Amino acid sequence: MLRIAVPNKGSLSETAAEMLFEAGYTGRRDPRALSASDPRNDVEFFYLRPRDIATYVGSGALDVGITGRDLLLDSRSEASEIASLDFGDSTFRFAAPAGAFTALTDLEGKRVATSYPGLVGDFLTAHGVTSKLVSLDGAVESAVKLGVADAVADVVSTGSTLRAQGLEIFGPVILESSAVLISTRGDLPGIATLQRRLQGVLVARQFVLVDYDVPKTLLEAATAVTPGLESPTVSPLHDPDWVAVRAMVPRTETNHVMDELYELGARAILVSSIHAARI
Ligand SMILES: Nc1ncnc2c1ncn2[C@@H]1O[C@H](COP(=O)(O)OP(=O)(O)OP(=O)(O)O)[C@@H](O)[C@H]1O
Ligand SMILES: O=P(O)(O)OC[C@H]1O[C@H](OP(=O)(O)OP(=O)(O)O)[C@H](O)[C@@H]1O
Ligand SMILES: [Mg+2]
Repeated sequence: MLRIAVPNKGSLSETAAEMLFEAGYTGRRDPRALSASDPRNDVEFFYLRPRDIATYVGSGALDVGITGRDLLLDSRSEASEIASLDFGDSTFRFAAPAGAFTALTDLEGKRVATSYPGLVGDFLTAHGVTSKLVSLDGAVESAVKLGVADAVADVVSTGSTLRAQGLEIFGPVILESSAVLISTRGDLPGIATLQRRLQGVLVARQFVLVDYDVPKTLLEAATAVTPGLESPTVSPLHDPDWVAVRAMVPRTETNHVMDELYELGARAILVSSIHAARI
């Protein structure tokens, strides 16, 4: 039975649970349960703090887990990233009061507050900068105003928390993070199935199916707009001068593609959602 670590709280938990559900796993019924078995799929889920997941997976206690790339690196666990899951995106940045610092080297000898001391410490070391790390549990942006640090290093999503505290980002990007699948045993057969299923969910979320009819004379121009993943399906219609085309299109491009096809001369342009996929 494959033992899977899933975030129980925080930014990653809801989407992780949704993706597993869409991938056909049962998950927990009781939102406070710490584990749940899914015998039909031969897996058992363990609901853990995202920050702890790399430790459990790295030690080999659990086979595979979903966590953030930043949390994985911060833990210095033995586990490695086997796939990116395209959610929980964030950027890890340095920030300080406007004008206080401009370059990374300005942090030499300064106090930097963070709740990711492993990640930030490794980054500073790799760049030959020695700072004093002030390790905090959260609400790191308050550290400068309250006088315990000169700068902070934290997750930035919209940037509104930084702005509200009068801080501005500076220096290089520490890390581009997203939710990832991690393991020390990427060769376990159950992991390949889990990975394929999650990738199927990503495809179903990221793409739509577009069907349209187009005069044969415009087929090449139309399929250039909808090349699909490999190649679009082209089927005959009763009218010998027209064909029907079906192709996958990135969801974000749907309306641009529909406009372009219509302007070209395609008609009966229909868009449908993909429920599940194996690519
Ligand atoms: N706006 C965000 N705030 C915090 N973490 C985010 C955000 N967007 C994505 N993430 C990612 O979520 C993970 C952190 O999740 P975690 O549950 O530890 O913290 P959290 O969402 O801040 O929850 P809490 O602070 O309530 O414990 C990291 O991988 C981080 O990059
Ligand atoms: O750029 P933003 O969209 O403002 O988001 C980033 C902020 O959100 C998170 O804080 P969270 O609410 O999790 O509180 P915490 O600092 O106590 O973890 C993160 O630690 C940043 O502070
Ligand atoms: Mg937080």
